[in-house]
Amino acid sequence: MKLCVLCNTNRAQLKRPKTGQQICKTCFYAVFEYEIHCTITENKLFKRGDKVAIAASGGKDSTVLAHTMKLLNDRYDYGLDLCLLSIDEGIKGYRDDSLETVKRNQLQYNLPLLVLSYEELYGWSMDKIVAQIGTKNNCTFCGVFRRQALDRGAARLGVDHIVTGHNADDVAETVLMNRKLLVLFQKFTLTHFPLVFRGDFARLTRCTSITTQTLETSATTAPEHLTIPRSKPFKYTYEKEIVLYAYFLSLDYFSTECTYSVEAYRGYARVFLKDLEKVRASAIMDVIHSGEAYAQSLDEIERVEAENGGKKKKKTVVQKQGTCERCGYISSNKLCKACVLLESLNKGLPAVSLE
Ligand SMILES: Nc1ncnc2c1ncn2[C@@H]1O[C@H](COP(=O)(O)OP(=O)(O)OP(=O)(O)O)[C@@H](O)[C@H]1O
Repeated sequence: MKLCVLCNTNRAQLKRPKTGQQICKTCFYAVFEYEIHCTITENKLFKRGDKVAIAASGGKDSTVLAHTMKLLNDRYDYGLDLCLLSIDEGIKGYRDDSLETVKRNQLQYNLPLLVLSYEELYGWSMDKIVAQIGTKNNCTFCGVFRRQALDRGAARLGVDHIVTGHNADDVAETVLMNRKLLVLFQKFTLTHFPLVFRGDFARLTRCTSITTQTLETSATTAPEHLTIPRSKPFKYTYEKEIVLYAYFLSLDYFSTECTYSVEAYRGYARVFLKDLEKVRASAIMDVIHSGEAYAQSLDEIERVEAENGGKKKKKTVVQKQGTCERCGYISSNKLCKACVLLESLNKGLPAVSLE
């Protein structure tokens, strides 16, 4: 019998995806939960008394997030006031079913729940949007609307902080969706990978930061115009471990993919990451750390260039950030992204560019 390498007492029951260690279930729960606790405390995500909304979709990540946030809050006495916030995008056969799971989670974890729908906020469900524009650009509409809907829900709940279930795999994939970084990775890895990825510094900074605050555009803004901070306590937690944890503990979650999800860029990044993992077990953490270092060095280059009187550091804090003249959401343009998209829908236009 092979013994768990951590406790040296129980039988090893699994090979830990993050480290390759053979461990028992009890030690797996302990390290899984303790690492999330360390991510929360080392990054000082919350302060005592904070009201925190858990963005809950009913999927594995946010269900495990609700479970661990509740458990760690009790175990380590963080003093947080937790609640669940769900956005109903209006996708029949997908979100209506996953929201049923969230409603059960609300009872299981004894947490208050607010559900806000696109229909209520925007007058359009995703089913209606797809009926009008098709499935090609629908993820753009859904992403912009959800980001704003979560902020609106959080404001309605009066919370200080939002947490989402974005995990290490999500972060690493988003890093790889940055064209410049991808080229670096390609140099010493696979050659067949298509060069279709974006070179977007704002996105790289946003995805590698553990906490972000919504900016309506990629331009930087004055702090008083920032919205509610949003954090990823699972930034260093592997998706495979989240699935194992949920499976071993028989957590109640919904596991169907969105019927309209055709995010091609992310699909490429995911396949590439899996290929990388085959040749190097630590690929996910390596990519995250490279992304963090790259974002930091780009920021440093900009700072030095600005100090030397060369290229100006991006239209920083000087840019005036106001609010959308139609809906009041933060925006540095006359209309926020959601209102631009809504205008195109209401006029019956097929697609719109947000650049
Ligand atoms: N409809 C929603 N309502 C509330 N939060 C959401 C919703 N959709 C996504 N989120 C939040 O954003 C995170 C990442 O969402 P994404 O769509 O990438 O799903 P995912 O990786 O499948 O996560 P999950 O397993 O939690 O559904 C989720 O973990 C959740 O915290």
